[in-house]
Amino acid sequence: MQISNSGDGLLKKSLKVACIQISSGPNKARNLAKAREKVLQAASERASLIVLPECFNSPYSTASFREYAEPLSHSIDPQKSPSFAALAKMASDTGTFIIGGSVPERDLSGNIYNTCAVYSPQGKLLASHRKMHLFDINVAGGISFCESDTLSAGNKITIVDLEGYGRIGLGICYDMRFAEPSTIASRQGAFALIYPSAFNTTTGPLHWELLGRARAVDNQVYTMLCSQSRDPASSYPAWGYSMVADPMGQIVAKTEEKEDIIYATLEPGVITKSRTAIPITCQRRHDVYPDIAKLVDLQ
Ligand SMILES: NC(=O)CCC(=O)C(=O)O
Repeated sequence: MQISNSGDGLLKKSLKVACIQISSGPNKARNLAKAREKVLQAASERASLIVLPECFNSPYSTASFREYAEPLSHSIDPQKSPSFAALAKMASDTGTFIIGGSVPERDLSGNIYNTCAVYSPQGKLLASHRKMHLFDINVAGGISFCESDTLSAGNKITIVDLEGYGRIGLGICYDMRFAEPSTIASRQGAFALIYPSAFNTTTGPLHWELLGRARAVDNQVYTMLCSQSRDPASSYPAWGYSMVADPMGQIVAKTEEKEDIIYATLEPGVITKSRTAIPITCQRRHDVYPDIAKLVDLQ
């Protein structure tokens, strides 16, 4: 593929992306098989970056996370880590970048994290993000959920270099509510912010699209929100409505609540065009308030 010279330096060439909206059930092997089938389908449509939803290998329930958790390392043991092994194989079999939704991850001390692993087209683990902001909320008459009952929080902002394309910032679902990490990733040169997710039917209609578009407009980057599909029989029926927004905050791909795959082609130059038209990147008043991107050590 030809590398565009007319790009904005953030995204180096056109990138076809796919968000796979599926739901997961109690059968881990079945969840993995479904994810693989959909990844193969997206790859056959020539997507080069494929995103899965949050907890695609397990039910989204605090009671399940420990049972479905797996260790994560560069050398994968498929017996101990079938979900991470399956992701690596999906990437190498299709030659695509895989943003591996999330999988409950168990560390050596027995802590459990909600973790997104990213694999290269060769099946190499490029990065992992542990959900930094745990989903602990209680909306009267609506949803109550407490991830911190079983999960520990990650403590780093994750920026991943996708060789040949540029950088992405990564968060998981509730992380998208926090503007600071997205600002920091964008100022560090990310062309897209990607959030594997499973919003719910109380906050979904209120905030899902708003947040996806807001993070895009705040930072003048692409955003990709990849949700679980809605399973009315589940203890946690997810919102769905996976979407991709462009740097102007316009929705360029979306679906409704059922299983689906959405596609979008991210184009070089679009970020620069929107930053030139609305030049907030160079109008910031860092003489009045600090540049948060300079306050964080990302190492
Ligand atoms: N899985 C999650 O983090 C859900 C986040 C959510 O629904 C929200 O309202 O935020």
